[in-house]
Amino acid sequence: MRTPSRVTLLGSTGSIGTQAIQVIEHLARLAGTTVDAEDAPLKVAALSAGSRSLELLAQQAVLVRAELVATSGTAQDAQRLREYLDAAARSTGISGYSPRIVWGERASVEAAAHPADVVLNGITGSIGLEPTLTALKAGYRVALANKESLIAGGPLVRAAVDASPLETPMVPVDSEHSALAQALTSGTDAEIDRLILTASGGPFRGYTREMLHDVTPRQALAHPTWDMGLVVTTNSATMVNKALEVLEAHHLLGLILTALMLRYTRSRLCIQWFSS
Ligand SMILES: NC(=O)C1=CN([C@@H]2O[C@H](COP(=O)(O)OP(=O)(O)OC[C@H]3O[C@@H](n4cnc5c(N)ncnc54)[C@H](OP(=O)(O)O)[C@@H]3O)[C@@H](O)[C@H]2O)C=CC1
Ligand SMILES: CC(=O)[C@@H](O)[C@H](O)COP(=O)(O)O
Repeated sequence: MRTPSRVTLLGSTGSIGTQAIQVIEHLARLAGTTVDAEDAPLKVAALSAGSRSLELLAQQAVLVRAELVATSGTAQDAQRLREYLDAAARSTGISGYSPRIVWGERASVEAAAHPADVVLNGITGSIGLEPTLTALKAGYRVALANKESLIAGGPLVRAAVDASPLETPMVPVDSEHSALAQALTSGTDAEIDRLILTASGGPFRGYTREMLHDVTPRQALAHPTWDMGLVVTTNSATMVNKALEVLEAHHLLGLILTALMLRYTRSRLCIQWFSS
């Protein structure tokens, strides 16, 4: 039997986190097994989230039998989480499952330090930086969706990546950066002419300044392509997301940005990146 990879999901109740669980379930099904089985290809070591979706967090933990479950909430939230865990275990007929619960502002840091092979960081905001650094310093591979880790602490993350014993300590999850990183695995640096970071333009693409006066939050959250969390969707509507992604690409791929060209194609706004 192949040793399963141990995966920790930070921000497990969000858009990235719930999709990660779907992928883990899908891979288990492909392997003819289930996520909680000893022979599952990926075993979930720890889960972490905020305190808004404790019932979902508990259901996820029971499904994947996480060893550690973390909430950024209070002691009362941890108590509620325990009750939800017991209820979810009862309703699915599982006995004897009692994961370690950690709570408080640093709970995700504890989750990131829990033994794992890969830590997926799907937390929103710069609060995700310390868990990223913790996982890298522990020698775990980081699958990084939390772009704010790089925006807020690019040089710190870079130093932790450089000090890691792993050949590939960090892989990007953000779709454009994942595509760029995969493309860059072929050929040589000298062969790169330019990199193009695409942008959907969000729901307000093509709007004039006047038209933007009356737009509503509901419209801003209606992304044309993606079903994502509130922050990244809002940032996408204002194009702030793309500015963050330029910085993310800079720190992630170690490229020096020498020129930016913004250009609309028929379907997408492209940021062309000429690297030295
Ligand atoms: N969604 C997507 O398709 C993409 C997302 N990203 C990036 O991935 C990250 C996550 O995005 P997304 O999944 O959309 O966001 P969501 O808002 O859907 O999910 C955020 C997750 O973080 C948790 N969380 C919030 N605060 C804390 C905290 N203090 N400690 C621990 N966990 C916390 C939330 O828990 P709770 O449920 O309790 O609030 C939730 O599980 C962002 O950086 C985003 O820019 C990048 C590319 C694509
Ligand atoms: C799915 C993903 O990775 C997001 O970052 C998405 O690409 C947002 O795109 P826009 O900001 O171009 O709308």
